[in-house]
Amino acid sequence: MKTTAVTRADLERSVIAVPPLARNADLSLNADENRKLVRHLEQGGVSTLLYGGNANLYNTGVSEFPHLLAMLREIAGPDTWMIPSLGPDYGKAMDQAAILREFDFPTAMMLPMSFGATPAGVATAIARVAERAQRPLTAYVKSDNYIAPDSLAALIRDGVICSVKYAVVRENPAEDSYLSRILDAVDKSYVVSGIGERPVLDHLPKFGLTGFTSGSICVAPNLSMAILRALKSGDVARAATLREHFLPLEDLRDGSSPIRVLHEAVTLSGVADMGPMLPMFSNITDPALLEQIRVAAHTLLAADRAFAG
Ligand SMILES: N[C@@H](CC=O)C(=O)O
Repeated sequence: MKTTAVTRADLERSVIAVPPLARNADLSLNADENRKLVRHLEQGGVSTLLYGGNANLYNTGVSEFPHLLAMLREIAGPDTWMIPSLGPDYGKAMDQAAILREFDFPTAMMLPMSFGATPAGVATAIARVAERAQRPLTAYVKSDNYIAPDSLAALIRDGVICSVKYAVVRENPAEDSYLSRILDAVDKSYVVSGIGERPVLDHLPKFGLTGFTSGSICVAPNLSMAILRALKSGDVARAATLREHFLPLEDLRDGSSPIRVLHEAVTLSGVADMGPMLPMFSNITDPALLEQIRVAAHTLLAADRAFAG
């Protein structure tokens, strides 16, 4: 596992995969199936994995955290960069930060609070958690004005934050005044697009963000990595063509629940068995929706294999 400090090259090298987390029937961690998914991503050229929302870390207990970190450390390939997540609430994040200190992950992401937070309080929380973890954190900006752009800039200047996952969903991602204000304050090399393949044709060419995160990459790593390469080389038309492969699954995710649909898509594609979802989430049980997910996941995986040759 990569254990060195985070650099711009790290952020640019790979799409940041955001995988679901495999569990056994008793909800314990399933190392074998998680390893299978990690290998699938690594074989498709992915070198960065972020375990956060899609892994349902919002709902994991502090007592499981050391086991999760040990498993991620163990299943990562030699050069793979694993990013676990903390929080979302301050108390849980502080408890997890003390545990994180015992491990050599270069950073962890602070999950966003959807209720019970102010922009100034979020900035203070990130600073205190990073201090306790003794390493820089990755900030996750998921709602409008979650944190003030100047606060983000100060946290970056002080070495408290090493990257920002920007994931505010817009009807038209090309028009985003909050993102523009963040980029007025913060060097864009620190900011990655955090909403999958859909907004990247705007987020990278127009705003100059450094890379992007993806859940559906867990099915089709070769195609998602090819989108990143196309955007980096300025070939937006090719990126748009490649992105078409993802839209049927992304439509199902956005039409129902991005996290739950991805969980089932990875299982139904045959890549790895994700098993039961940890409460407060629950697995999808509607047979018609499961069949739609199965078809979309199989089609995407087949396209990925054909592309890889
Ligand atoms: N939410 C996006 C990117 C990950 O954070 C996805 O799941 O595709």
